[in-house]
Amino acid sequence: MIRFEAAAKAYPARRGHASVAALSDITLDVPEGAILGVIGRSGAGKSTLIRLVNGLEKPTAGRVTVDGVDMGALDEAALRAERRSIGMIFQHFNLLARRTAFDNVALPLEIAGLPAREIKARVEPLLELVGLSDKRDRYPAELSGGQKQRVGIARALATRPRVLLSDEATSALDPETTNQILALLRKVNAELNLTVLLITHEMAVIKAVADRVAVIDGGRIVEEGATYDVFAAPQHATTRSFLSALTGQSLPPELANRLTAEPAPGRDAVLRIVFTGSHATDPVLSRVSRLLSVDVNIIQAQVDEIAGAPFGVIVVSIPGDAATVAAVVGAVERLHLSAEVLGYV
Ligand SMILES: Nc1ncnc2c1ncn2[C@@H]1O[C@H](COP(=O)(O)OP(=O)(O)OP(=O)(O)O)[C@@H](O)[C@H]1O
Repeated sequence: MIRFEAAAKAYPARRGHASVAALSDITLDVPEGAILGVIGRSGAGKSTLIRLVNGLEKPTAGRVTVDGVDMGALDEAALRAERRSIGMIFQHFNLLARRTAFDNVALPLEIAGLPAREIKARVEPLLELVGLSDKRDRYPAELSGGQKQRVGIARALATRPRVLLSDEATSALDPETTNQILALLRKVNAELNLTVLLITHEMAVIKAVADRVAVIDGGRIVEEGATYDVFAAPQHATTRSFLSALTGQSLPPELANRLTAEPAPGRDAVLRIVFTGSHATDPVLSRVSRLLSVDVNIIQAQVDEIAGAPFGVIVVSIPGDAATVAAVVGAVERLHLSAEVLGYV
């Protein structure tokens, strides 16, 4: 539904500033009905990526298509028409203060020239869908952040788009409200078969809502894949650093400070074992311990759910001699899980 084909965006040099390569060689597919999350730090190029999809910027190389339409090749009139099939929600909601919830949702339909009766027939079910029927006559100032974003979502859906772009839509919300809004995004995604491209700087958002994730760094995609796979086996340092911000993913500081890369006599090895898929609930540690007669000391454990599937990370220490480490890693891998030596203490 959304396709980046070797797309690049360079902002031209201006008043003493060199040109900026905001995005380079972006190749990315968002299949119809999928939720793809793009995560990156400030300045990584996330907003530029979204602006290429809605045609606010044109790529300086490559193409960006939405349902086959080359967004960079449209003139202004064609672009305006095409944007009706692309809804957008924003970090700061962008509601009109002097319009009620109903009138904010109605705005894109008024602009499209729909008659009042038809507007009412569309807006009311949308307010119902986002759980705001009782707030239809409230002004934005009378709504909570979460309620304002619900209005934003209803407004984005008013023109019955096939694609929804979300620009840090939960960044101004507390964690509980964030989860409610993300649940609503999943609901509209499923009920309306909407394709969603969302950008965020939080892995928790990706974990809660995205089927697939692309990690962007310095204007390039450094890692992309099914959310579950990326969480289970992150390949790039940037991805790992985003994951370490999630509770339970990083080592306790006291341990991290003592960790050395090289083994030495008398030291223990610290292993991270990732429990995934159908083996997530296997009693691996007791099996390995029994099989190899090795004492396994649990340092940290976390069980979670990603995209509805169980996922666990456990950090253990074992005797650090090379033979024991190789035997334990081998045994864990034979049980279809992955084990990584983090270091020695
Ligand atoms: N109109 C512009 N002119 C020149 N440079 C720009 C322009 N817009 C963005 N940039 C630059 O392009 C790069 C990517 O910016 P972009 O806004 O896409 O990043 P971002 O990941 O969305 O960051 P943030 O999370 O802080 O919004 C940055 O180096 C930025 O300074």
